[in-house]
Amino acid sequence: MFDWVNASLNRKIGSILAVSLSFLLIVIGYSIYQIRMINDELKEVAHVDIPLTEVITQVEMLQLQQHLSVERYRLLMQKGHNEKNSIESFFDRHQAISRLLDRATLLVTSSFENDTIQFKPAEYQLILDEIKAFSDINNNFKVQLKALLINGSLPDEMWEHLESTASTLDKNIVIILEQISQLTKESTQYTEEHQRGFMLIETSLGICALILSSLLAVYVLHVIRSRIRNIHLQVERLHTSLEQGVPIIRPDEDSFKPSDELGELELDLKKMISRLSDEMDTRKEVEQQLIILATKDKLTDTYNRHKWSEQIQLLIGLSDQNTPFSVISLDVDHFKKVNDNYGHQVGDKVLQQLANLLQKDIVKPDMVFRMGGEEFLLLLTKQGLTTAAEIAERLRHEIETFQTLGLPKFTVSMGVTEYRAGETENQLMTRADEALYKSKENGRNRITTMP
Ligand SMILES: Nc1nc2c(ncn2[C@@H]2O[C@H](COP(=O)(O)OP(=O)(O)OP(=O)(O)O)[C@@H](O)[C@H]2O)c(=O)[nH]1
Repeated sequence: MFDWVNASLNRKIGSILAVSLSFLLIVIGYSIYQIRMINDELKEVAHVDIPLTEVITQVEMLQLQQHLSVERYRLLMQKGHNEKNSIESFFDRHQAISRLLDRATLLVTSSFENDTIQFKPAEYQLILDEIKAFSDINNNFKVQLKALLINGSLPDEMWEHLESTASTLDKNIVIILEQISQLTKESTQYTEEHQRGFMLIETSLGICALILSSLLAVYVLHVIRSRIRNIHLQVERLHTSLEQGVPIIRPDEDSFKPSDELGELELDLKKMISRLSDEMDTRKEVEQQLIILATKDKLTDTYNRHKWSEQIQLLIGLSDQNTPFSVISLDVDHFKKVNDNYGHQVGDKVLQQLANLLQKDIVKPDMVFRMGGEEFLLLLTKQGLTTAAEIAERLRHEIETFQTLGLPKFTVSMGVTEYRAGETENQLMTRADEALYKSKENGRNRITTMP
């Protein structure tokens, strides 16, 4: 079955057009049918009822004239006048009535044959029979009239009979006229009813089509708007994430099933956002790696000279007299000998081991830097000279007593100094180096403090 909700936009709009057109076709078809019906009914009135009424009215007129003439003739005869001249006009009128009756009969029968009469054939058949009966009585009247005119006189009872036949003819023709009039009235009523029904159904169908099309159109607009809103929302979220530098929320594209063109566009957007999110993650990782590469020493995983410069400048910039900080300059004693005696690789391992020992003992935010070769710097960010010296001595002792399989024992010399407010990095480092130099000079494996 046609799944309208999940159909594409083209199919949705197409179906609305199809429904509207179907309604329109129904309305047009029904209109044609109704117009034909009304046309047929009116044809019956125009082609049969009206001409028939005209003919029968003429018959009525002639019949009345005939009746009046008979009356007049009778009176004259009673007075002893013999109106021979009237004879011809009697027969002429009779002839005229007969011709009109034939015309009326022909009108109805030919209308039957042409299918002009479709709605009330029985009634028209009745009228036809009435006309026939009238014709018969009229012929009978003619016979009676002929007898009168030949004899010149008639007994009273014969006159009365003639009179009664004339009255019957008068009445009958009036009845026929009434029947035709009734038929015309009924046909007109029937047509009016048809017209009313036609208007009612046309209007209802039109309103239904309008409501249905409007509802469908509103629904389609609603679907389109909500899809566009979703797309807009996602674009806005992406924009905010990029602007504020916060991670992009990965949209759920797997469970999203697009049902139309806008849905496909939304899915494409989701895919693009996911790809962008992946790329951002990768970029972040690469950035992280670059930061590590730029700030860390590869061999010992301590901070490098570059990081030292950055950090010492920062600390000098932030320093005040209430928060002291100290520097320990450290150098492995006779490291050349280690290399010479055990090889460069063992020398590397000694440096790594030394870095491990230092980093294990130094707690954040204090930091260990390798300045090159076997030289290290320790930055004690909140310690004054006394504490720095204690830490240095503790480290020295730990290194001196440290022993592990496959590595030679080694010692370190250290120079400890505290930052003096307002001095430069150079001044600070010169003092630290001097202190270290003194430790070396005094026999190594020792610390020297310089306030
Ligand atoms: N294995 C190894 N050796 C290094 C590295 N960097 C420098 N060296 C060696 O470290 C030694 C430093 O020697 P010196 O400057 O003479 O100092 P020292 O032998 O420690 O003597 P003092 O400092 O006076 O006690 C040199 O032989 C360098 O080749 C490194 O990354 N790995």
